[in-house]
Amino acid sequence: MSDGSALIEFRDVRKTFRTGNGRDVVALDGVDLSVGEGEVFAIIGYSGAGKSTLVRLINALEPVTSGSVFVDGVDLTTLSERKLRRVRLGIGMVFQQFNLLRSRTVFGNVAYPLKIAGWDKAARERRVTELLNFVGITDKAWHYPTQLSGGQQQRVGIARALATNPKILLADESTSALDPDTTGEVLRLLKRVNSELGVTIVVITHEMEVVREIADRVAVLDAGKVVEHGPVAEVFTNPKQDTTRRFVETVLRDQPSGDNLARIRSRHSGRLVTTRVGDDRAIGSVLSGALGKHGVRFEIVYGGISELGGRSVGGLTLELIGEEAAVDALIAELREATEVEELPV
Ligand SMILES: Nc1ncnc2c1ncn2[C@@H]1O[C@H](COP(=O)(O)OP(=O)(O)OP(=O)(O)O)[C@@H](O)[C@H]1O
Repeated sequence: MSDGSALIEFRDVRKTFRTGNGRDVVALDGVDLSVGEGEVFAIIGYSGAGKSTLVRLINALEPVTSGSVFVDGVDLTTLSERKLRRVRLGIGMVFQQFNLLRSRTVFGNVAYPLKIAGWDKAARERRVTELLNFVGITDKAWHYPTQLSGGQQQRVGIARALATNPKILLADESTSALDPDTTGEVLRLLKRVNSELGVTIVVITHEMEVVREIADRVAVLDAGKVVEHGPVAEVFTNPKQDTTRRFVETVLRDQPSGDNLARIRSRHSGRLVTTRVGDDRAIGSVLSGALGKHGVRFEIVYGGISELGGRSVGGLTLELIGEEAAVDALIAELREATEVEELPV
């Protein structure tokens, strides 16, 4: 978790690319962002939103068009190439397609950055052994990448990225090529990298599940702009932008729509309301008290509760059956405890 000081900071960053036909494409448009030391920060957005560009600016693989990028208090936009190389040594990177060297063993892949950094043989062996042990792949040390599963290859990718003890790990769609079970394993490993080694992690993803699993804070990127950012639970329990809402809907199926709603309607003739539920909303007790008082019955027809940023959030859709006025009174009472939305007939 963050101790509050910024390790990475974007100040009014703009990045445009000149395309072949002479047009400028705006990849990032006035981005202000701050990643605290020791946190797991997720950047979520659809394809083309600017996520990879943002990551490439953190390790200065691309120059900004305007604005500043600070890493550990140093403005990268003012540094010479030689000094940038030193900054990059403190930043590890994990890729979607793992990018391992096929001609080298697992051991050789993890040792490679150490060799480049000039570590002697004995120190390299000690460090690689330690890293393979940490990522749980010691038994595959002498295997080649093609002999490994995707999850195992990504473990090697993570070990390699950590080899030179970076303070920052950038994970660009690091689980997008993996199945859901393996994704879970890799995310748990990244979490350990953060909590046990104290490495600050920036995760780039288009998958809400990834944000939910590991991030402390999240920024939602849309067409080169940060449209929302903050603690995961806060951003996703109270999304203000359509893009954010669409991401939330991928994990919180809390309100029926389209065919789902039509199917429910065909079976339930009463009024339908969706109520938000969460740790801080005592819906159960309000419901049990109010239902008896107003003489209204209910059926739960749709909903789900998920864990998000360490909190329970979700929604339940109820069919309310009773006198019109009694149902109105019940809805009014529920609204004092939570958000309630009546679904259109
Ligand atoms: N080298 C480049 N030359 C021209 N345009 C580029 C270049 N790199 C990125 N872009 C453009 O900048 C915008 C942002 O691209 P970027 O790859 O950062 O988005 P992304 O959110 O990472 O997308 P994806 O998830 O598909 O990788 C896009 O419109 C893209 O076409």
